[in-house]
Amino acid sequence: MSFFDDLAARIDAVDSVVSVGLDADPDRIPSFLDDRDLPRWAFNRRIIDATHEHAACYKPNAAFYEDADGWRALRETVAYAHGKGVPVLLDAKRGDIGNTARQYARVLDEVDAITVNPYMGGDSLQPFLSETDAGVFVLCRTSNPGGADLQDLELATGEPLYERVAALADTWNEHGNVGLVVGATAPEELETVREIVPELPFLVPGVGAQGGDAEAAVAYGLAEREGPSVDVGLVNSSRGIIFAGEDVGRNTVSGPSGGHDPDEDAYFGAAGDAAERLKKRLNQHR
Ligand SMILES: O=C(O)c1cc(=O)[nH]c(=O)n1[C@@H]1O[C@H](COP(=O)(O)O)[C@@H](O)[C@H]1O
Repeated sequence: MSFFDDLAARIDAVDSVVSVGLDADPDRIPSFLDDRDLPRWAFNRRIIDATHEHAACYKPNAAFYEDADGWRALRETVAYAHGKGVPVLLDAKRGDIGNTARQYARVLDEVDAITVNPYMGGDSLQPFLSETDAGVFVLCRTSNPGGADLQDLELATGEPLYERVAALADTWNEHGNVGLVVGATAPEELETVREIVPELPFLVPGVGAQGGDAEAAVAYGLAEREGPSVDVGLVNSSRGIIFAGEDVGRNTVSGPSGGHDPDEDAYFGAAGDAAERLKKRLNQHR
């Protein structure tokens, strides 16, 4: 089955387009996990336990795992997410010359989808695109303030670069496995890109901590697909979900303790609540 068919089934099953970003920043992992063998894995495991019923997808950002313990933590995390039936999109923003890209693309044996950077052109993405079962999300109009520096530059044809990327990505979609990354902080660009590529699903980051537009994320981020009854796309929040527990008072207990420390349960319960809140907020606009 293709990534987007799997994703459609998952969105349908949990009635959610929420991508939970597993950006397990070691500086923000709660100190009660310090004594664990792999604190990032211990953290992600509990985040997954708390959020999987609301997660269409998990999106670990590779930046938070690029050291020896990090790779181990990531591998455990991916296996655990899969055990819960949730697809994993590795946010790695890859893109390089062919033989290097072929090595980068090997990670698609382990995860279900990846983000890629189109700056080096179509051939740099071929090794990913030819993995027909995997999802390949091409950076198009990013959510950061500097996203405009290059992506909004006007080409000789008068169109901005991000529009050309969207049109090119459509031509790269021979196997129906291409999506685009368009930030929720750029709602007008989201609308424009949706007009250019009606059939490509978007990964829309930037709601939550970056303050992006959740309504536009849903209105323009989801694509109708032939067959599945649901529109397909993802709206990601990372820090706004996984670190929601930082706002919980140490003695506030939510729900049954289930054999865990009640303060820890409150911490992770807040992440589950944040994922559920985002799911409901997005569903109002689906
Ligand atoms: O490719 C991405 O996922 C991405 C693209 C983009 O334009 N903006 C963006 O924030 N992201 C990623 O999405 C996540 C956003 O995290 P929060 O701001 O904490 O929700 C981070 O992992 C970013 O690297």
